[in-house]
Amino acid sequence: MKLVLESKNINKHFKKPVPFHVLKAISFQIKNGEFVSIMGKSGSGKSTLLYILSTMDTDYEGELYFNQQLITGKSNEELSRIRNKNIGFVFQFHYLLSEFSVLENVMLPAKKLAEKSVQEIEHDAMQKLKMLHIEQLATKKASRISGGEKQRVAIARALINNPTILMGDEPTGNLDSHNSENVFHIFKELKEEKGLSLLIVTHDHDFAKRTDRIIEMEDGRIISP
Ligand SMILES: Nc1ncnc2c1ncn2[C@@H]1O[C@H](COP(=O)(O)OP(=O)(O)OP(=O)(O)O)[C@@H](O)[C@H]1O
Repeated sequence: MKLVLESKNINKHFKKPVPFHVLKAISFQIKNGEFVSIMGKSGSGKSTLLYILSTMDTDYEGELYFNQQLITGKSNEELSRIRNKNIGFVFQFHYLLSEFSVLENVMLPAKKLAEKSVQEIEHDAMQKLKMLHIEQLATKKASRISGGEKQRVAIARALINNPTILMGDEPTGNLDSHNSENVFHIFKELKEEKGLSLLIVTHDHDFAKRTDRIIEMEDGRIISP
């Protein structure tokens, strides 16, 4: 099966305030359509790793492959384009623009990519909202919707450019159990119906044990497959 993501011997050092070897020889693969979670104690390096995998941090040693293409060493412009087109990202906090409508928030990454007309982007954004059963929120200001709804809008925004992989840094960390369960089901549906690959950092065992595979980290190393 095709690999969507592969890391080969990734190491990262922080130089300040004191030299610190934060990621140690990280090698693993994510297959197309796999739903993988990353777990580990606080400080084990999960977020640091995710920022490298999502191409936002380029200060590391080792090699990163995306859709079987080496992307380590590419320019910031190239990486920004690869990221925008292929990687959706959901954070613990939604980072929606509170004064913009839900629809406008979802449209933003597609406008940045600038490959489609505004009408097409609006149509696509409505489709994503429908898929997540929140089309009735389209014209509401982002500041006027609930926490669970905001996270669904953030997922719709992450999906607007039809990425091959969705990455999340504790996307259910700020939600109650009902809304966490909703988000889990959305992710599962995206995998099963759209063939999306997912890589999600979580502290929630109940969430992680229902994914295809758990990558467990300890002190900057992977200690499980
Ligand atoms: N910019 C930085 N400079 C120096 N050290 C850092 C920096 N960012 C993170 N660290 C340290 O690197 C280690 C790993 O941090 P990271 O945020 O990746 O852990 P984590 O596993 O995601 O933790 P959590 O579960 O609490 O979010 C921690 O010891 C942290 O203090």
